[in-house]
Parts: sequence; structure tokens; C-alpha cells
Amino acid sequence: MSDTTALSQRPWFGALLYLIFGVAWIGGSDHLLGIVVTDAELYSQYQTYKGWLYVAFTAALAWLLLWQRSNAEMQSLRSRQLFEQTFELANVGIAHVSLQGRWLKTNERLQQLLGYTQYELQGMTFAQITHPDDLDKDVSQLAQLETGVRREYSMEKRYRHKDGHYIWCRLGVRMVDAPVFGKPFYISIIEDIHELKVIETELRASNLKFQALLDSDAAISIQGYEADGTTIYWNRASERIYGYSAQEAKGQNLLDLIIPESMADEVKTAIQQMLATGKPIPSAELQLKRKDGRFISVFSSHALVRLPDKPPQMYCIDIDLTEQKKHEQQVAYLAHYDALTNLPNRASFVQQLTQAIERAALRSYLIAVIMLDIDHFKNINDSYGHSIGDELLQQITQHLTEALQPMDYLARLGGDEYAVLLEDIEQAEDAVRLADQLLHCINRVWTLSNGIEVKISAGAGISLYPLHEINAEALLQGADAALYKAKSEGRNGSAYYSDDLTQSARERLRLESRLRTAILEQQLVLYYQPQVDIASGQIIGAEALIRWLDPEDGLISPERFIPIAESSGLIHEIGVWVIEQSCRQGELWHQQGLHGLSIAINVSPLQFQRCALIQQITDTLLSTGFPADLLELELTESALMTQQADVLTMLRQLKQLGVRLAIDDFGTGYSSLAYLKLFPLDVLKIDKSFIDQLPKHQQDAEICRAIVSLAHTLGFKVLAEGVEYQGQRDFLTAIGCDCFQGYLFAQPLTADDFFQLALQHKA
Ligand SMILES: Nc1nc2c(ncn2[C@@H]2O[C@@H]3COP(=O)(O)O[C@H]4[C@@H](O)[C@H](n5cnc6c(=O)[nH]c(N)nc65)O[C@@H]4COP(=O)(O)O[C@H]3[C@H]2O)c(=O)[nH]1
Repeated sequence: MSDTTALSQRPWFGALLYLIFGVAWIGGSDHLLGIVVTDAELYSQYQTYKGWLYVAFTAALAWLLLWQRSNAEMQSLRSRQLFEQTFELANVGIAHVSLQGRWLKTNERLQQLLGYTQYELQGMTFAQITHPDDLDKDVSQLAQLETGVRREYSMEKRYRHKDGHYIWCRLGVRMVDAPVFGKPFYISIIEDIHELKVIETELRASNLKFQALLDSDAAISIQGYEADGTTIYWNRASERIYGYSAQEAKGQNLLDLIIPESMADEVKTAIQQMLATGKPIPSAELQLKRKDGRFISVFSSHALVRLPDKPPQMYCIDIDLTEQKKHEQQVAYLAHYDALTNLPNRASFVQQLTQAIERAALRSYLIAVIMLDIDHFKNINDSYGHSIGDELLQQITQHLTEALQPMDYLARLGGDEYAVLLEDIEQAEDAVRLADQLLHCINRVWTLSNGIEVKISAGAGISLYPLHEINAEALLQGADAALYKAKSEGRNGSAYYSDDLTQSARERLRLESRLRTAILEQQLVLYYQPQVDIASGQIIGAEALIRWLDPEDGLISPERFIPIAESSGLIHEIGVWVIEQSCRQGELWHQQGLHGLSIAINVSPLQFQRCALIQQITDTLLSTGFPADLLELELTESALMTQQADVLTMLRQLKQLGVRLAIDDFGTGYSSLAYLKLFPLDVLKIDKSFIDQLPKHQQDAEICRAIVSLAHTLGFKVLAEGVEYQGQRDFLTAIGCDCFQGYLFAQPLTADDFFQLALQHKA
């Protein structure tokens, strides 16, 4: 505080100072003057001057004081005006409030804000117009000011306007100790934030709404990324779909989170393009990566968001397609499969059959369609209910599946009807055999889970491509017609679409079953046809030819039963027996004095395809002691033409054993010069069909001449088959053929007869 302020605030102190100074001046100056001036007149004169000086000095002092005062008053007036103007013109409400909360002084802005006049407000407290929900907070903070805990506070609160509505305000309160009103008071600054508050509330509401919307659908993942791929937003669905919590995902890079490595470069380029052009990445179905490493199908859309003063952001909206995919798969499955048995349905069967027909047409093989139908299945449903019927169908399906080979195609056509597609079958009977097996599998007593026992039977119908029909639907209809026939005739078995085939198939199957018995009961025997040196007429060997001496039908020709043995697989058993029997017989004859007699045996192409043949021959030669170089294996052209590399290896192995190799029925098959050159053969047998019309038939004669010449060039011996007449023999002799066999010399004979004949010729 300056001296002048001190004086103006304490005037008595100024008066006292003036009194002391005046008394000191009068007393002190007179005394000093008395010492300095001794002359009384001069003294009196100086006293007058001194009096004037005092008057002048005090006048100056009075002027200074008055000037200062007027200056201070002017300043005080100006600052009061300034304060008043500031108070009144301020754009915020200002109020002086008593410690009891009464409005002491309010500015115009506040009066406008609250709708009351200054006078009305002075009769009220702030509490009267404070929203009840805000009052406690306001009062408690005010109490803190009063107790000196704090100097000021601010809060957002609602005042009630005179017309009753509430206005959101920001209140700042400070306590003023200077007792302008005689006591301390509060200065309240009240700012109208109502509009702001409304906007904020609306914004918060809309934010909540937006958030609720974003999180409402568990299948729609929404993710936000910075331009560099950093995750900034991750909704709840994203947590479920990708397995990362929002906390885990935020801050991580998109490429590390959900983009598979194989897509990383593509995604980077797409993002750069989107940022550069502003065009969103086209929506697409993608396979993205989950936290657990699994992939998930999503339909992904993208948006580029540009906010003012902020770098661009990308938003991805991914719709989880898992359920949709499952549904699609289910729909696709149901379109092609039967839901009860999980077997392909009719549509799939037709599709599969059509494709099989295309393959069969290219490679010329047989296809069979077997249709199976359970007898009186309706009765089972009616008697025991559909669930039992369903269970039975499931059991039957399982048994049928087990009875079939993996390449056979089983379908459920509907109800109690099944169909089987057999591709690349050797002959029609294969289908009947399988159909009978399947019927055998169905025709029995079935025990169901509830203990019920049900005896069922079924029928089968068969149609064949290309024998019966050449398209899928027609084949199915054919099998259906055959099934109907089988059932209507009460056959309780299978039937072909064509009756002839049914008969012949049954006949062949009967024969097959009898052949099994024949093997067991040793009804098979070997006959031997002499092979003769054409020049000397000497028997040089024998061809072993199998015969079936059936107790009922008598002698059954190999041409009838060998194909059945081949299709049923019995040929392997028969083949082993033939090799053993021939070698044993050859060795016996050798011991009986027929030295150097070769034995030729027929080897089926099927036997030839098995590696076991080498071992069988090795074992037999060892066990019988028959010399390998006297054993001749007759192979057909077709056996040599399949899988040439394997055949060549096999032939070489056989040659290493020392056995001789002959090619049978030469001229009826491929007759390729290339394989003649390639394979290590010893003998070439000209087929009977070229011999029959010799020597008259010019062409056959030339063919035989060419074969002999060719064979000799390649170092093979030539044997002519089926020589019946001397003319044929003469011609063959003339063209240099080495040997022959045929009725001219002898028919196939029993071992004993052969021995007798050979002895005679030896003699
Ligand atoms: N009309 C006439 N026929 C003659 C004459 N000379 C021989 N034949 C017959 O011609 C066939 C020659 O046998 P293939 O061509 O190997 O043809 C054989 C052979 O392919 C097959 N075969 C016979 N035995 C066996 C065997 O043990 N195993 C195998 N896999 N097939 C055999 O059965 C076919 C037929 O055998 P077979 O009925 O014994 O018939 C024999 C034989 O009896 C003749 O002058 N005139």
C-alpha cells in the first residue's frame, strides 16, 4: 500500500503529521532564526518571509493533496464504470451470491438467461431454481468453499428458467473475502451451455445407438484401420468371428491379424489403390484367418472414411458366411444325397451313370445297373411305424455297402429302392453274381434296436450297357422293368432286362458252381495231343488240353468252361493243377522211356498277369523233376499285348528258368512284327483257321508261307495247328513248316493212349 493510499484511508494520521510539521516549523524556524539573526528589525522581516514561505508550502501541499484526491476519485470512478460495464456487458452470467445462497447482484446476461429481473432474483436463493438432481453436488461444493477446503469449484448444472424449463449451465464459483457487502460473498460465473449439452446428449445417444447397431448382429464384423493397417476399431462380432478381443486387436496390423500370408501382397496393393483413388476395394468373398489359425469365409466390403484434419481411415465390413456355407452345403448335399442313408440319390445316380456310359463308350466295356427293391416294405412301415422302417433301411444300407467293392456305386433311388452301378464288368454274369450276393445279404431276419425281428426279402433287376440300352434313364427303366418282371414272376431273385440273357447268365452261373465242385471232386483231366515233326513224322511233344468229365453231361469242352473259370477266378486254381499234372506226366513218360518229349500247356492271360506264375513253375519243376527246357508255355497274342514292359520282364524271367515260350493262335490277334522281334519266343503256332483251307486258298497259303519265312528269320520254330488232311501237311512241308498237330495224326488222347501211340511211333 503506498503512502498516499495510507493517508487517504487514514485522514487523522495526515492531520497529525501536518500538526507536528507546523509546530516544528514555527518553533524550530523561530529558534533557528533567533540564532542566525540578531537584529530585531531584520528578524521581524525574516519572520514575515518565513510566514509567507510556510503559506506557500502548505498551499502547494494542499494543492498536491487535492489533486491527488481528485485523481484517485477519477480513477475509482473509471474503474467502477469499467467494472459495471464489464459486469453488465459480459456474455456470461455473473452474480454475487451471499453465503446463504441469496442472489445479491446479478448481471443482465444472467437475468436474461434465467428470465428473472434483478429485483426478483434478489428475493431468491440459487437453490430455489437449481434442478433437484444437481442441488446436492452444488451445495456440498459450496460448503467446501466456506470451510476453506477449496477456493473455487466449477460444475455443470441445470437452472430452472422462470417459464419452468431447465437450462444447462456451466457454473464457476469463487469466494470473495473482501467485504463489499459487509460480509464475504461468492462470485458465480454462469455460462449457458444448453445447446452444447443438448448436442452432446444427442451425440452420446446417437453414439450409443450407433454402437448398439454395430454390435447388434453377431455375424457382421466391422473393423476400422489406419491407412497403415493399424487396427483402431473392432466390434463385438469381430471378436467372435476372428477370435481376437478388441483389446488384443487394437494397435495390431490388419496383415498380421486376419490376412492369410498368401493374400498379403494383394491386400497391400488394394489398400494403396484405395487410398490413392478414393475408390473402395470391390466387395468379395474371402477366406480370412482366425486367431486359432482356422480359415473363415466372409463377404467383405470396404469403406474409406475421410474426417476433417485427420488421416484417412478404412473400415471393413465382413459378413460371416459360415452358416450360409453350411446351409449351401446342406442344400447341395440334399440335392445329391439321401438324408436317411447318406447314399447318393437318384439324380446323383443318373449323373454318375451318364459319366460311366461316356467312359464305357470310349473304352468299349460293359456297364451294369442293378436295381434292388425290398418286398412288402410298406407292411413294415405300417406295422411297426416309420422309425423302425427307417432303421431297417439304414441297416440294409450298411450291409449293402459292406458287400460292395469301393468302386461300385450304390444309391438309394427312394423308398425301399436301391441301385448299384457296376463299371467295366467282364461279362453279364458278373452282374447277376453280384445281384445274387446283394439279395442274399438282404434276404434274412433283421433284428432291430427295440428287439423286433423282421424277415425280409428283395428282388433285383439288371440292365446292361450297351446290350440293352445306351442311355442312363433307359438303363434305369430297363433295370426297373426287369425288377418288376422278377417280382411279378415270383422269382425271388434277379432278372435281366432281356430274358435270353437271364437264361444264359443263370446257365453260366450254374456252370460256375458246378466247376467248383468239379475241381474239388477231381472231374478235370488232361488229354494230350501229339505234336509231330513234319519232316520225320516223329512225335516230338504233346499239347496238354484240359477236359471236364462231368458225371451228368459227360465231356465238357474247355471252350465252354475256360471262359467261366477265367471270369470266376477259378482259372488260377485250374492253371496250377494243369502245370503240375503236365510236368508230373511228362516226367513219368520220361521215366517210362519216352525221352525228350516236350509238353506244351496253355496259359491264360489272367494267369500270366500274376507274378505267382513264375514261382509256381519253379516249384513244380523242382518238385516233379521235369526238365525246364521240355516245358513249353503257350501264350496268346492278347496276353503279350497287355502292359508290354511287365510282360517282357516276365518272359525274360521265364526264359531264365529255361522253359520254352510259344505264341498260340498266331495270326488271329495283333500279329505285330514289333512284338515278335521284341519277345524272347521259341515257337510260333499258326492258327487252325489259316490251315483249314490249305492249300487251295491262295491267300491263306501265302499267309502261311510268310509266317514260316518270318518266324525262321527271327529264329522261331513254326507249328501248324489243326492239320486234318494230308494235302495240308504236304503244303506245310513244302513251305518249310517245322511241325504240326491235328486230327490227321491224332486227336487229343488220354495219357495212357498217348503213351501207347508214342511207344508205337518210337518203335
Ligand atoms: N477241329 C479240329 N480241332 C483240332 C484239331 N487239332 C487240334 N484241335 C483242337 O484245337 C484246340 C487247340 O488248342 P488251343 O488252340 O490251345 O485252344 C484251346 C485252349 O485255348 C483252351 N484250353 C484247353 N486246355 C486248356 C488249359 O489247360 N488251360 C487253358 N488256359 N486253356 C486251355 O481251350 C481251347 C480248346 O481246346 P480243345 O477243345 O481241346 O481244342 C484243341 C484241340 O482239340 C484238328 O485237326 N481239328
